[in-house]
Amino acid sequence: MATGTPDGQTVTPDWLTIDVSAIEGVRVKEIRPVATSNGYLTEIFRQEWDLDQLPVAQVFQRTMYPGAMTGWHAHAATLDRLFCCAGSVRISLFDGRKASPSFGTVWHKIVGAMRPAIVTIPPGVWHGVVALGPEPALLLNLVDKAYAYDAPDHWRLPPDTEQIPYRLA
Ligand SMILES: Cc1cn([C@H]2C[C@H](O)[C@@H](COP(=O)(O)OP(=O)(O)O[C@H]3O[C@@H](C)C(=O)[C@@H](O)[C@H]3O)O2)c(=O)[nH]c1=O
Repeated sequence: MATGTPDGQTVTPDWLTIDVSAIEGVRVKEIRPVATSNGYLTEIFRQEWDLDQLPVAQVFQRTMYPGAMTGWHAHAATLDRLFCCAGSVRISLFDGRKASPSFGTVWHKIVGAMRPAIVTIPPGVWHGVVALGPEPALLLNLVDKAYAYDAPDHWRLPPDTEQIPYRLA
């Protein structure tokens, strides 16, 4: 073809996505729901998956209307573990850690009920989430440090900040 860009490989023969330019310390575990005669069972998190050696101190649920966006967020000390139970979301990450080998990298992952996965996001990695599809998205966050009401470990940048080479909105 004289014009256009050829597709590279994006999935393996087992339909596992080939995640290019992942960010240092970000882990993704694709999870396969178990079909039963009365529905599905989908595991969410197991310490034995060895995604990190940190505790689960709190789990909260973030419901997002179709098309809703949250972010950019970053935490100084908290590890986020995101799992989308319903609907579909695009998780966008930006490595803001100057000492990181992947400093400056932008990376995206689409996850959801049809393609369950848990995505762990270390402190210092900026993250934004957009709810895709026609239905509300339901996102669980299994954090290693519980939310401190009086002093949240939570930094924000606008979705169209110039400090990140990707605009959430
Ligand atoms: C995280 C948290 C928030 N809140 C309150 C604080 C605030 O008034 C309201 C909304 O919280 P936030 O502003 O943090 O929500 P949001 O900005 O959507 O951020 C949340 O979304 C996911 C995707 C993340 O990445 C996390 O950082 C999480 O904080 O809920 C709690 O009561 N308990 C909690 O554990």
